[in-house]
Amino acid sequence: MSALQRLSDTVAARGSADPDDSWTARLLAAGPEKCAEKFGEEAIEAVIEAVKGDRDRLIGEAADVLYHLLVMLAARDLSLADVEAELSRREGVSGIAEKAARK
Ligand SMILES: N=c1c2ncn([C@@H]3O[C@H](COP(=O)(O)OP(=O)(O)OP(=O)(O)O)[C@@H](O)[C@H]3O)c2ncn1[C@@H]1O[C@H](COP(=O)(O)O)[C@@H](O)[C@H]1O
Repeated sequence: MSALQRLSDTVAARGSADPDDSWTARLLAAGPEKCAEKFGEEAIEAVIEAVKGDRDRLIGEAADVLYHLLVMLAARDLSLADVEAELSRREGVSGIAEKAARK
């Protein structure tokens, strides 16, 4: 099992945890809008590090983004598996071909 899959399982399990003991439970208790806001903040921090070009800081911010993405999904009863199913559906479909098919 990948670290991302393990994290997804942990985030899902924290839905029923005590917000006093778990940061994830605290975020989930604050509601989907708050989880989305936190994801947005972390995404912007990652963008800043990507523009600056510091590899280690970008890796750290990217980890924050993935964690907060999983929390935002969990807040809407979605999981990594749901996103993986969509990624599988897209596998082998070129972005260029997909865009052309929309017209
Ligand atoms: N991957 C993470 C993870 N990444 C970031 N964070 C927390 O997210 C919080 C971010 O908070 P803030 O935005 O306020 O802080 P900040 O962005 O660092 O700084 P400022 O904005 O304050 O400048 C911090 O408390 C981080 O510790 C995480 N908290 C938990 N996890 C994972 O989730 C698991 C379960 O954690 P709990 O739910 O706390 O048990 C952990 O074992 C980890 O594997």
